[in-house]
Amino acid sequence: MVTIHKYSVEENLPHKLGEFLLQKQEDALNHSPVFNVAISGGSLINVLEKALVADKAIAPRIQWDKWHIYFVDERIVPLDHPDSNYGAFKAAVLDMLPGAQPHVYPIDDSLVDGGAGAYEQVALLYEQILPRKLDLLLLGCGPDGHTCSLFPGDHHKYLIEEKQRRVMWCHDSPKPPSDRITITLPVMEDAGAICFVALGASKQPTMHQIFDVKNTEMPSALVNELFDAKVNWFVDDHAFETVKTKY
Ligand SMILES: O=C(O)[C@H](O)[C@@H](O)[C@H](O)[C@H](O)COP(=O)(O)O
Repeated sequence: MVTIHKYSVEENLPHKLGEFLLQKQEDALNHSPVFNVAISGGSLINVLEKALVADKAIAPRIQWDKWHIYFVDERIVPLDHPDSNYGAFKAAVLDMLPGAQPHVYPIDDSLVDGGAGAYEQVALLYEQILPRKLDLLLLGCGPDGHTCSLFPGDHHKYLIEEKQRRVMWCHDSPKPPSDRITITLPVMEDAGAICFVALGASKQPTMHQIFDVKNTEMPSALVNELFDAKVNWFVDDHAFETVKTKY
């Protein structure tokens, strides 16, 4: 069974997420000199800023110099482009850190104008820098149930069905920009823990499909089904308001 962490606005979800991340940091550093984390883009990045930078009880306890941060998906654009997940994370978190910086692993953006062959190459290069085992994957969930850049539907089945490649090039993404890289299910299988963050009333129909209907056509629901014991969801009561199933 997946673990649900549901909070109201007053209960300060970013702070609770910060405590969860501190625990994961400690667990990792108990057996390794580094904490390997991969993050997604979207609204998660603002929650991370609130949890790890703005929260004065959490911020001083983050050992940034031990964090190695990868991206579960990235848009194939220059790193300083407004659509870059790295760029968004840099602006919201990295540029705000007063002291030590984490080790961050962006895509090689020298290939971004190269078309199909080059985009495949961006994915292959990222596969080479991604560690075999990530301690934690921090994921978002889109309205169509996508996570990372694993989108539902026949056109993108090649991504969810991939069993060998750990990083794939996603073309024709329904959410712009069109070209991205994404981790695949084998990376999730090897990860120590998976944590989704889904906030706001606009996520209600998606949460219903995932948690009541258990519609595994949605990649996020499939992740729940495949890896339930290590999957956590941080949700607010708005997002989860219409979910009937008890967790
Ligand atoms: O780069 C991306 O597009 C993201 O990694 C993507 O997977 C995101 O996490 C979801 O679309 C949810 O985004 P929101 O939280 O902004 O709805």
